[in-house]
Amino acid sequence: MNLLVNIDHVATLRNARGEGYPDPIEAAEVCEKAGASGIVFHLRGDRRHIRDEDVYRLKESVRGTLDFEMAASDEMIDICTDIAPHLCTLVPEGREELTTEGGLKMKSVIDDYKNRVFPKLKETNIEISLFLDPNPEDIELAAELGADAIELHTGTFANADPQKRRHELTRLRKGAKLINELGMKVNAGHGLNLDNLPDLLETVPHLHDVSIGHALISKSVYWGLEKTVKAYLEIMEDYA
Ligand SMILES: CC(=O)[C@@H](O)[C@H](O)COP(=O)(O)O
Ligand SMILES: NCC(=O)COP(=O)(O)O
Repeated sequence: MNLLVNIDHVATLRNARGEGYPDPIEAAEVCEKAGASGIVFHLRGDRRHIRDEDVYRLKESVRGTLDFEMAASDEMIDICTDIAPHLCTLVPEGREELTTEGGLKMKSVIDDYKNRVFPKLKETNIEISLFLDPNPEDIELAAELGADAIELHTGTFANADPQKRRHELTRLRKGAKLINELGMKVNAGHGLNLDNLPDLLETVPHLHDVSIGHALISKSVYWGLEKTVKAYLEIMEDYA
């Protein structure tokens, strides 16, 4: 099981003053030296945090897994195929959203992905992951498309009130088992933190990559990045 650190919000802080500091690429190096297996970034269409130049520098500097999160636009597909990361995670993207609000709705994208998106990405060796809610129908359509992995959206679990957390964990558990049965890698991410991660790892099987960003970067403001990454790794080692 791998920790991938999402450094989007180092770029958020960098952009606040526009003077190049803190540097997301330096943050990525610190995370990998602390033991993270790789780095995730989301190059959004509005470039609100990660910028194109960050992506090309990350390609040169990241030693572990590089996960390029993106909407399935022609623009992003062109940049992704030029960068050739290990992994491309296709996510829904809304300009007005504060952050990603849910997984892809496979019924509404399946034809476009089958006819445009996957043929372009499949010309490369980039692994294709789809960011999905733990809905069996979406997971089965993703397998039909030939996705290599599914990243389970854990935001509903992370934001659930105590009465609903168990139900959301059960959905994620069933989703992970189906993904594995269909021969795809099980990844997970969104809204995970030091408090809710143990419940997820205790309940959800077959996890390959766990992507954590906002909570980890936020905690590092108090603890420092190295100590924070190691705190997440310590939890994950208990469930390896
Ligand atoms: C797909 C997902 O849950 C996150 O990786 C996504 O990048 C969140 O977007 P922001 O980083 O802009 O909050
Ligand atoms: N895909 C999830 C991710 O990369 C990080 O999400 P978050 O921890 O910033 O919510």
